[in-house]
Amino acid sequence: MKPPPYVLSQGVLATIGNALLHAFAIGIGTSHEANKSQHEARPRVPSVKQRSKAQCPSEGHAKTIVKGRWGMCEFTGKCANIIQSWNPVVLGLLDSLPYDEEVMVWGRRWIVKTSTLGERHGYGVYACEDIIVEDSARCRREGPTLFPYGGPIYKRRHWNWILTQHPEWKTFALEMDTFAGSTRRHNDVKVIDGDPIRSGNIVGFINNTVGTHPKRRANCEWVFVEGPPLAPYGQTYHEDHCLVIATRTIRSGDELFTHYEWS
Ligand SMILES: C[S@@+](CC[C@H](N)C(=O)[O-])C[C@H]1O[C@@H](n2cnc3c(N)ncnc32)[C@H](O)[C@@H]1O
Repeated sequence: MKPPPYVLSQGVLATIGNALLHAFAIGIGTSHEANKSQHEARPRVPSVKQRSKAQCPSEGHAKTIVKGRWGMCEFTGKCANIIQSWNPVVLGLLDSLPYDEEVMVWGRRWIVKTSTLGERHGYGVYACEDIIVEDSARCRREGPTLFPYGGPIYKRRHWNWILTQHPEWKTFALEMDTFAGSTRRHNDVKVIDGDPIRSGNIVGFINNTVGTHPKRRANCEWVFVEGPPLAPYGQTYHEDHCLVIATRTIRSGDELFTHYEWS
C-alpha cells in the first residue's frame, strides 16, 4: 500500500487548535526538500512494474527461519539478516492489536472490527469518539493527527529482496518519501512494513474509498514528517515517520477511509 504521502510545512501542525496535538506538535519538512511546503502526491502503490527484479543474494540458498511478531518465516541468503525486529511501543502503538475491543492509540479511542464494506473485505478502523475538523483546517490539511504509520523501515532495495521471497508481505508496505517533487532514486526510497500483525500498525486496517458502494468519502490522509515525533511518542524512536491526519470531521462510530491504490 502506498497511500498519499503529503508533506506538511513546519508551521502547519503548530496551528492546529487541538490540545492533544500540541502535546506532540511536529517539526516537519522533507529530508531532501526541507522547508518546502505541502506537496500533494497521487497515492501510489508499489506495482509489479515498479518493483525491481533484483533477487536477494542467496549465498548457497541456505534457509533460515526468522522468528518475529508474525510467527516464523523462512528466508534464504542475506534476506534473513535484513529482516528487522520491531517494537510498536516505541512509536506509541500497541504491542497487540485486539479485534472488536476498544483500544487507546495516541490519546484517542478506536476499535478494529469488520469493515462496513462487508466481511469479505476484512477489518476496518472505527473512531470511538468525535474528531472535529474545522473547514478552514480541512482546506489547509491541518486536521488533527490520529496516529503514526508504524513498522520497521527498509531500504527499497532490501524490501524488494524480501518481496521476491515473500510477495505476500507487500500489502501494507508504505513508501515513505515518494511524493511530488521527490528527488530520491527509487532504490533509495524507504519503505515501512506496516502489516498490522508484524508491526502493530493500526493504520494497516484502514480501507480504501475506491470502488465502494455506496461511495465512501475519505476522512483521513497520510503525511510524511521529517524526524521523530515529539514527546511522549518520540522518546526512543529516531526516524522520519508518517502520520495519519483527519481531513474531515469523524464522528464516533465512523469507519476511517482514505484513498490509496494497491496492487
Ligand atoms: C490495507 S488493507 C485494509 C484492511 C483490510 N480490510 C484487512 O482487514 O486487512 C487493504 C486490503 O483491504 C481490502 N480493501 C480495502 N479497501 C477496499 C475496497 N474499497 N474495496 C475492496 N476491498 C478493499 C483489500 O483486500 C486490500 O487488499
